[in-house]
Amino acid sequence: MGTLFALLISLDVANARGPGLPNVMVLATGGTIAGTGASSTTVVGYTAATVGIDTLLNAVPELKTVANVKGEQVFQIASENMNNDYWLKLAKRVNALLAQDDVDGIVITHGTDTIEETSYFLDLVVKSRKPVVIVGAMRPSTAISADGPINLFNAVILAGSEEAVGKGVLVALNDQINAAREVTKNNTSTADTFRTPELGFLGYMQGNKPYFYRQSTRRHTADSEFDVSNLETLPQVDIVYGYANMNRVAVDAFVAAGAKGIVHAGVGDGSLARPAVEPALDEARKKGVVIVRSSRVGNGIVARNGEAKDDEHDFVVSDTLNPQKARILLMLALTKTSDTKEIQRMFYTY
Ligand SMILES: NC(=O)C[C@H](N)C(=O)O
Repeated sequence: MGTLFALLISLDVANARGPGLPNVMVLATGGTIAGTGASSTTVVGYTAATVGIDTLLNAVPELKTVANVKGEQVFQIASENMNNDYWLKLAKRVNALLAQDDVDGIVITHGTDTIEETSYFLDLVVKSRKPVVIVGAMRPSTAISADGPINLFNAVILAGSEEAVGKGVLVALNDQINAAREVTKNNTSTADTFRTPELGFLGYMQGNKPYFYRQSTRRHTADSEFDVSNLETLPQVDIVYGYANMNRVAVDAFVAAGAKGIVHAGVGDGSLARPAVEPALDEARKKGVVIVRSSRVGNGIVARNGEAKDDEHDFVVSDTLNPQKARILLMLALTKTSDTKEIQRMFYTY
């Protein structure tokens, strides 16, 4: 019965891609999905990034029924330690693999803390319409009801599916499919932490199949103008968080440390504290630092020439990107231009 069920699953998926199972590459990078705890009841206070790709794949023998899966350990970190160097390494590996005819899709296992950033970075620099799915877990691999195995199983199905082709980088956990541009971690510890607030999930995984209901209208992957193939570093861009009683210390410190861009996570509609912060950002701008006004609110469009007169100050607005995603787009924008009109166009395009 189990074998028949497995055969039916495999036929179902195989039909979607022509003869044979899809070839899916799983790239492991660490995180809680590869974490271990002291006991099966340890769901906080565990150690992330302790088990390797082979253990992850062996924990889900059902993968064989839905795809020809190969694995590779790209690096092994808790994702709070993610940085630009790891991103460049990962993006180059993803692009090299997707250029191969024998790779139909890629799954990246990743810590959840910075999934929203890695996914958006890849959404902007992957040069392929083939599916790229990022997956993680909120419970370590040793926990009761660990969410990693089912999330990985669904991610492999999604990465091998025709439905996911051309949809941009996808984040799939907890049976829910999100677009890289909008997804954000929404809860410190629950399994349903990934949300696309207000705009909504792209779709669901159910019964070993993806179901899509919407897709992003923004440019991504094969249609993106950004290219990291010849880059060894990315420009320094930092985030300044807005709050009541704010001072200019952080802005000045980032400028002194060599920031090429600053994202201001302003209050409300990206508002800047006057007189403390606005003059500091004006001075930074005069030194050539590009300033992007984003918002700490989490939803909505930061209005150009709304609260702050962006034309006068020569600032850029982040549109709906949250500060951590705006930082990524600004870094990539600065690899191409320092013209603020061009950068503003990019923020309305991606
Ligand atoms: N759930 C997780 O994966 C959290 C972990 N700190 C990480 O991002 O690597």
